[in-house]
Amino acid sequence: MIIGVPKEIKNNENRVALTPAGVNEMKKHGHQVYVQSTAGEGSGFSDEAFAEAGANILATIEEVYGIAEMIIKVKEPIEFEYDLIREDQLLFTYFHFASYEPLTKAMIESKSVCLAYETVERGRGLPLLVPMSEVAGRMSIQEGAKYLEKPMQGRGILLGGVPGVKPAKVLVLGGGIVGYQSAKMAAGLGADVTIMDISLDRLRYLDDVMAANVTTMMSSEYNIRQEIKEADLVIGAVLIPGAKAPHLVTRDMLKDMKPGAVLVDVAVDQGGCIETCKPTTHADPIFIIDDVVHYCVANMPGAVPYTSTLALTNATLPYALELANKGWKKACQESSELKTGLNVVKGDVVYKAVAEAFDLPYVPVEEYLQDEEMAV
Ligand SMILES: NC(=O)C1=CN([C@@H]2O[C@H](COP(=O)(O)OP(=O)(O)OC[C@H]3O[C@@H](n4cnc5c(N)ncnc54)[C@H](O)[C@@H]3O)[C@@H](O)[C@H]2O)C=CC1
Ligand SMILES: CC(=O)C(=O)O
Ligand SMILES: [Mg+2]
Repeated sequence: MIIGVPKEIKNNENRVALTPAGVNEMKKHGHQVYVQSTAGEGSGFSDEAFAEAGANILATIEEVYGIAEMIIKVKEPIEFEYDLIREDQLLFTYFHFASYEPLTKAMIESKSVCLAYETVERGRGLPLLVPMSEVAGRMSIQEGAKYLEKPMQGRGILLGGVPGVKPAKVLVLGGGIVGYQSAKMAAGLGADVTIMDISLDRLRYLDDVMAANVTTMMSSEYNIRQEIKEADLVIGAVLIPGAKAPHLVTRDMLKDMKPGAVLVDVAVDQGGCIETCKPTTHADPIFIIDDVVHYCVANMPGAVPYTSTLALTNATLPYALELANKGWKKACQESSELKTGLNVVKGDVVYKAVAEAFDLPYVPVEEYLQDEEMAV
């Protein structure tokens, strides 16, 4: 298969979807890889390193989209890329469709095959979201701590306090991968942490493994209203796979918060679980409503590409190889994990939560995975 790796063009997105080691694996399996010049620069991989591993370097993004049967990316295509995508081209990347209707419509129109990292399922887990959720969960505390500083417009409190002075209170909404990692980091810094989830089993597990300065609590509107009044830092970390995030923190709750408190809505890529959240960029990461600082960067791991690119590609490469070796249809027929990644196929939405988010027709993915002989 011919594989294309474009340079990411989202604001401050420094990750790349394939490393030279990944190119080497693809070549060993007989595939051709075309990498856009400087695509790996932000992650420490030069064009020369890619070329030595066997990649062909192309000067422009148009050439990469023009030649590739499968595009491997990190972030969703942005407007500039929509017209470059061709009918039947396979796109393997994060899409987060439910948060952005224009992207969904553009991919439907392109008649391409969109396989989303974030909905690939293994058992009850999301193996291609996990590594970036680990990064973003850990980062959420370091970013939150930074914006709590007075010169950054926060209320000026140190997460861990000092001997003789109480620590800050951190409220984590959602105890999955992001929530677990953020609670662990905040606890390590000495903060007073509360973590909420709707799964009692998950809360039992968290209660078992977390440090003594982490308290678990059932997530409910009532409990959030109580806890948010005291919180210095709130982390939004809920997910309903593929769907738009529920608004757990509503606009009216902000007036009850302390001035200078910080909200980090990691779930922003699925629309955000804080009603007042709007996607921001690393170049301009925060805005303030009702004296509460909002940090809503949708590609947090893009700021630590030396860690994130390796963590992401460790997880994506085996799936990318399977797609390249078998083609998307056979790979998805044989792997229920890859099958759940299909979101939009040749003009149809095949992922229910995405269809529901925008009231679009839903076509069961099985209709695309039947062999022609079986369909008659
Ligand atoms: N902004 C960024 O750069 C990044 C954002 N993310 C996003 O972070 C979000 C969380 O991801 P993960 O932790 O991997 O998901 P996960 O599936 O591991 O965890 C989500 C948790 O939310 C819980 N939950 C669902 N509804 C809830 C409610 N009403 N109240 C409390 N908890 C509730 C679930 O029970 C689950 O434990 C996703 O939207 C993901 O895409 C992930 C990586 C980077
Ligand atoms: C998961 C995601 O949105 C990211 O890694 O940027
Ligand atoms: Mg206030």
